Amino acid sequence: MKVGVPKEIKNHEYRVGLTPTAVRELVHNGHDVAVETQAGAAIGFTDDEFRTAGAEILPTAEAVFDWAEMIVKVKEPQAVERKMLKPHHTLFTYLHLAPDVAQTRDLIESGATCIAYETVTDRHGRLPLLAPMSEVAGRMSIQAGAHCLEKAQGGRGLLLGGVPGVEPAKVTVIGGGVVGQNAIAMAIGLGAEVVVLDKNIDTLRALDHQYSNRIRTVYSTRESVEQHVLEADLVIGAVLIPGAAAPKLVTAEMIKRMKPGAVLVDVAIDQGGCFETSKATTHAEPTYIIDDVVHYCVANMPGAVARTSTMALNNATLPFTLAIANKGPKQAMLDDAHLLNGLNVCKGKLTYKSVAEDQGLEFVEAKAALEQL
Ligand SMILES: NC(=O)C1=CN([C@@H]2O[C@H](COP(=O)(O)OP(=O)(O)OC[C@H]3O[C@@H](n4cnc5c(N)ncnc54)[C@H](O)[C@@H]3O)[C@@H](O)[C@H]2O)C=CC1
Ligand SMILES: CC(=O)C(=O)O
Ligand SMILES: [Mg+2]
Repeated sequence: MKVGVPKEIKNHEYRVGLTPTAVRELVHNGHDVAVETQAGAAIGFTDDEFRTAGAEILPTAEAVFDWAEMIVKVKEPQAVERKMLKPHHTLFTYLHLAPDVAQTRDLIESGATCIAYETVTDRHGRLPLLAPMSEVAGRMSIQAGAHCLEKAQGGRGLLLGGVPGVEPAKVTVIGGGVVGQNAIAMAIGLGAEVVVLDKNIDTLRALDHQYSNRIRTVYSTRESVEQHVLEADLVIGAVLIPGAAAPKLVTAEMIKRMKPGAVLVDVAIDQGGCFETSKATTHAEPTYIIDDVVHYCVANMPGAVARTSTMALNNATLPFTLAIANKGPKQAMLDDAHLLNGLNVCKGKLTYKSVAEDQGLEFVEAKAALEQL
């Protein structure tokens, strides 16, 4: 198969869809790979390294899209990229369609086969292609939050861990999944007081077992969310209902009553965000302030540590990229129900139920849509 990798064009996005190591694996399996010039240069993956791995270097994204059958990316295709998508393309990347009406429309109109990393599943019911970036974003959320608590950033002027004789800051983590667990580990490492809320009691049980009395676990309800948001210095939004728009758990009215200089880090912003006042920001301008509360809502947090993230992402995506290339998208998805769960759009049909529900669009079962491939 002809596998193409364009350079990412989202603001401050330096990740790249394939590492030279992954290119070498594809080429070893008999595939042709083309990479846009400079696609990995910002994180030390030079055109020469890609050539050595067996890729051809092409001068523009247009050239890559024109040549390729499968496009492997990191972020959702931007408007100019969507115009280059054709019915014969298989697109393999993050999509986050639920809150993104324009992208959903364009992908349906493109006729392409669009497989979203974030809805591919595994046999434990987890999301293996989201997990590595959730690990990164969860760890970063505390780093970002600690920075935002500094006075110059509009924060309360608090050191997360306090110092001997001065109490630490209070961190409330809403959602104890992959992002939440990684945020907790970092917050504890820095000496903060930590509360985690989740609706899944098994998740709370596992966290309680892991940390015994070092953190508090709380069942998530309207009331408990309100209490622990109002008490917090730093709140991490880390909830997910797979594929669906994030629930707005923290209302604008609650945010008005938070401590002045408190900080919200809405990691769930890529699914629309779980704070009512959240709007997506970029690494160039990551924060804004509403009602004296600092909001950090960067939708591609792992892009800031792009070399680590690219390698972590490729470790997870490579087996699926190889399966699609080796078997073709149709057979690969027929053989693997977990990969099939990644199919969001196929030949003009929307094949992911919660996206269709969120946007009031017609839904077609993924398996039925595959018959058109
Ligand atoms: N902004 C960014 O750069 C990045 C954002 N993300 C996003 O972070 C979010 C979380 O991802 P993961 O941790 O991997 O998901 P996950 O599925 O591992 O964890 C989500 C948790 O939220 C919990 N939850 C659901 N409803 C809840 C409620 N009402 N109250 C409390 N908890 C609730 C679930 O029980 C689950 O434990 C996703 O939206 C994901 O796309 C992930 C990576 C990077
Ligand atoms: C998960 C995601 O959206 C990201 O890594 O940018
Ligand atoms: Mg994102």
